[in-house]
Amino acid sequence: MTVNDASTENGETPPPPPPATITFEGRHGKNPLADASFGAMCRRLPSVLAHTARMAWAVDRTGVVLLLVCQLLTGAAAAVVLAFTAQAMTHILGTGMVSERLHAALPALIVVTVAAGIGRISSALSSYADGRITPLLMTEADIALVAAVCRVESSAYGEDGFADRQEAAEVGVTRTRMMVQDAQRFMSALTRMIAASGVITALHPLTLPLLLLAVLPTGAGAVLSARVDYETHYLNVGDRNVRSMMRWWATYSRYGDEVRANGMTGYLVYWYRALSDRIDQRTLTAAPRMLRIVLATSALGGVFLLGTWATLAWLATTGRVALPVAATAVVAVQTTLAALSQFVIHGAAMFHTSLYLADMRSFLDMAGERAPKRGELTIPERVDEIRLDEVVYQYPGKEEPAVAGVSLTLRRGEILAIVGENGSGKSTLAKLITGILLADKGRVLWDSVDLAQADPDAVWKRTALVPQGFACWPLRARENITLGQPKTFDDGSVWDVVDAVGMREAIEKLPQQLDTLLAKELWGGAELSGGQWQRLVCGRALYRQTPLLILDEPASQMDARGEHAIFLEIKRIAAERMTIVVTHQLENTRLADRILVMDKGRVIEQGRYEDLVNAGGLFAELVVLAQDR
Ligand SMILES: Nc1ncnc2c1ncn2[C@@H]1O[C@H](COP(=O)(O)OP(=O)(O)OP(=O)(O)O)[C@@H](O)[C@H]1O
Repeated sequence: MTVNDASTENGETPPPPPPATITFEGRHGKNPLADASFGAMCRRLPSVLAHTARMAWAVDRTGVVLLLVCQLLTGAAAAVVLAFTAQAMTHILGTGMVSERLHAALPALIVVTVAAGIGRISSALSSYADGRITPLLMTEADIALVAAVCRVESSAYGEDGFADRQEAAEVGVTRTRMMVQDAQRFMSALTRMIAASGVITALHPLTLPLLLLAVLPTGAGAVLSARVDYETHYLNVGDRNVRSMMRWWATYSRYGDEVRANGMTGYLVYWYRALSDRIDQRTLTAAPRMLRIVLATSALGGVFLLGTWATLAWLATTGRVALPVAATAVVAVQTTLAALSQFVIHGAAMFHTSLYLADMRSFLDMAGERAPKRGELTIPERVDEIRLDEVVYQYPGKEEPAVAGVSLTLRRGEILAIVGENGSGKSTLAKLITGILLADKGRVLWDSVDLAQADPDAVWKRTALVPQGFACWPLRARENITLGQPKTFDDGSVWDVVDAVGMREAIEKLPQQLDTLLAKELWGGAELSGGQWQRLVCGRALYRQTPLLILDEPASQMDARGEHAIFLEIKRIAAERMTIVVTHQLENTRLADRILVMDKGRVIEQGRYEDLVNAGGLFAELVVLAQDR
């Protein structure tokens, strides 16, 4: 393997490590096909199909009705074409003058022409209906997925298999595009088959079962291939998930500088290729299995087909069917065979697509189960106190709790600073206070309302959070402050917070001021500096004017003037709310009425700045370390 990576230019350094092998275990790591029998999978199909039908009905009733009517018309037209072709053939191949025979066949031929025309028109209209329904259906499925993920409890993100099931569901969304087409083709083949089988049975009762035998192996082959394809897809879900995540990170312009200046390009491309090779390898391993299935089922189908033709020949030569009837039978057999093949192939295609749709459905169910079910209690506009009683929280899969029994009371007007070493549980505590996470043990009470029983949207209406890793939304500057929840019809209150965070000059210099898109990747977009972004993010928290304001490392990228402005503003507005500042800048904790010092998920010290410095504990030690440079 050749890798143009700076780290390998010197032959003594180790080669770049390959992507981690990710194995998935637990309930969601299992291929549903491995668990369920074939029969069980087939029994699942109707509910998946019914769900798609309901979705299609919801997005475009006219389209669905048009599709159904056209399908019926196509089927009926096919039946008429076949029946009247048989009739015309009987006349044409009968006895008498050619002109007389043609004359006798003419009415039937006219009916065939008209019916064929109707069939074509209704088939074109079904494609039109499919073209109408499919994009809407895909959009609905896509939105349902996005909405479901946005609504789950935050703890679900860390749950085993959640991200992979989401990846599988994304494939389900794209496969939705094929579902209407598959269903439409299946239905049309079904109606044609029913029509043709009536005619063919009338010729001789033996022909239909024989034809069925001839096409069934093809259908079975298509279903078996679908299973193999799906199994491969399933094995690749985890790797594909990681690959698409990495693709975004590697190509996102915001990380471009870091990738280049740290010489990471070679490794990223190598890594991407290595993971893609692994995925391809699994797919290629399945190819010979697929070939074996197709060869075996085609051979079997061929044998049965030969049997059908031999039987027909035998029926004709032994006089069991008249010669004109036998000639008609050739046309009927061809038509029925085509309809039957389409029927089994599209049936198998529907089975195939529905496996992916079932993944989408099961993820939506999983997300639905993880949607907050906390209660209906609301939070008043004014909150006087937040109380934590022995609150414990442990992240899924972790051995130690991140917050291990914290009790505290926060009163309106108070500024609380939370400090502590990395990983001591500060951000987790902030998430528990806002109800982003619910305590495993203990309670968080806003006045008398237990967050476990409150409607989360009602709580988050009263919170403003500047998280450590904040989002730089590719929205206009205005929406980056209002977050799409404007308080007034004019920009007055937006400019107020812009002033408060010292961003007026920077915003006025943007090409369209508050209307400027803050994404340099987008046409007409502009970019802010790291510190300017952080000022803006503080501005959005101030704009919300909520009873609880939490700032997690709000000034880590700001210059001294920005930091000064933010803390002045925090103090100015502190009287009407509860303010929590999480910070490693211990000097900034001087403004706090109380400082909590956390260690291993517990509060080990609390008090004012001077008290803690004099107490000689962890806080005092951290202050000394901060000054000892
Ligand atoms: N989403 C998560 N899933 C699993 N574990 C997590 C998650 N977030 C944090 N942790 C773990 O919980 C513990 C506390 O993390 P937390 O982010 O609350 O610390 P912190 O005090 O805010 O740290 P820092 O000063 O580095 O911001 C750490 O051991 C961390 O590894």
